[in-house]
Amino acid sequence: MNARILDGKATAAAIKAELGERVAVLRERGVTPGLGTLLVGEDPGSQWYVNGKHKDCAEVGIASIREDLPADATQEDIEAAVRRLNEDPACTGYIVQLPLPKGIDTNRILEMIDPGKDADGLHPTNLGRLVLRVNEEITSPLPCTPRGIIDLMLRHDVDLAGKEVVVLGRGVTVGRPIGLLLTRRSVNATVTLTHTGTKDLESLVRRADVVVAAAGVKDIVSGDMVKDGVVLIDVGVSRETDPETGRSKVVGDISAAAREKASWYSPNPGGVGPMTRAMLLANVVEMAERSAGA
Ligand SMILES: Nc1nc2c(c(=O)[nH]1)N[C@@H](CN(C=O)c1ccc(C(=O)N[C@@H](CCC(=O)O)C(=O)O)cc1)CN2
Repeated sequence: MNARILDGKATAAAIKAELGERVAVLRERGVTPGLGTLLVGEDPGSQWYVNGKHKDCAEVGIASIREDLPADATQEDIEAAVRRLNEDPACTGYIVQLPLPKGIDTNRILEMIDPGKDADGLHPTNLGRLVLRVNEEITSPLPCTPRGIIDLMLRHDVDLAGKEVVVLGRGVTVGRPIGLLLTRRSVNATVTLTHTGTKDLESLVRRADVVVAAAGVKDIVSGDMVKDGVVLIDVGVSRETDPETGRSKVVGDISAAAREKASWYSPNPGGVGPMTRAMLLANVVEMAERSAGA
């Protein structure tokens, strides 16, 4: 089967163009949305992601605010930076780049974010709203990667109603929140969340209409694990050295053999990553529109 590509790069570019127009309207009304980032340490991947977020902001007209702390920043240093961002009137919303260094209480940091400025939708209040408001329109920020995955499929007319979705990985940015979004009445999928303690992953994946692989284990989804026509969303990030260029490259969770059997496939890189970045901008623009009463 020749899988059609869920092109995250092209879709994100279209979304950014739409958002640029909405930001222009806000700016004409004297409102400039601002995105803040809090980065702790020198991890090259995290630095790349944060730099990318600020590049995106410049493209669509959102102002940038940066808090960069060294790898040996203490819990108190990080909490002080969170308080500065909570109080900064130029900051519409912000993110704390994850993962934080070992020894830092990440949950405590996430809980300190002003829920009204939580551009990642990872504060317990915003996750709680997802749990409570199954039928209503959600007017608080949504977690960016899950929102991006669903938007990517819906914009390509992938039908999710009544479909069986198997998610690999129970992390806070993807695995846990995506089940909440996919089971909302407006989407109506049935979700199985799997993890390292799951027994017989193979038989669960084999019956799935859609597989969202966010395990971070290269090729964990093999060809004989999936059925023909499956929709494959590759979220996992592992890094290895490209033998041809000698440079580090991202490799995903989905094997070439599994891709052969798919009806739709979201590549990695070039799929979910760019959508995550676009959804962060969408959250900030929506937050600014709501506070401007637009
Ligand atoms: N606070 C958060 N931290 C993290 C999140 C998040 O949503 N909020 N997600 C990831 C990192 N991430 C955004 O922060 C992110 C990951 C990947 C990409 C991306 O565009 N990737 C490219 C490939 C990049 C490469 O080759 O190295 C792609 O997929 O095409 C953007 C953002 C963890 N932390």
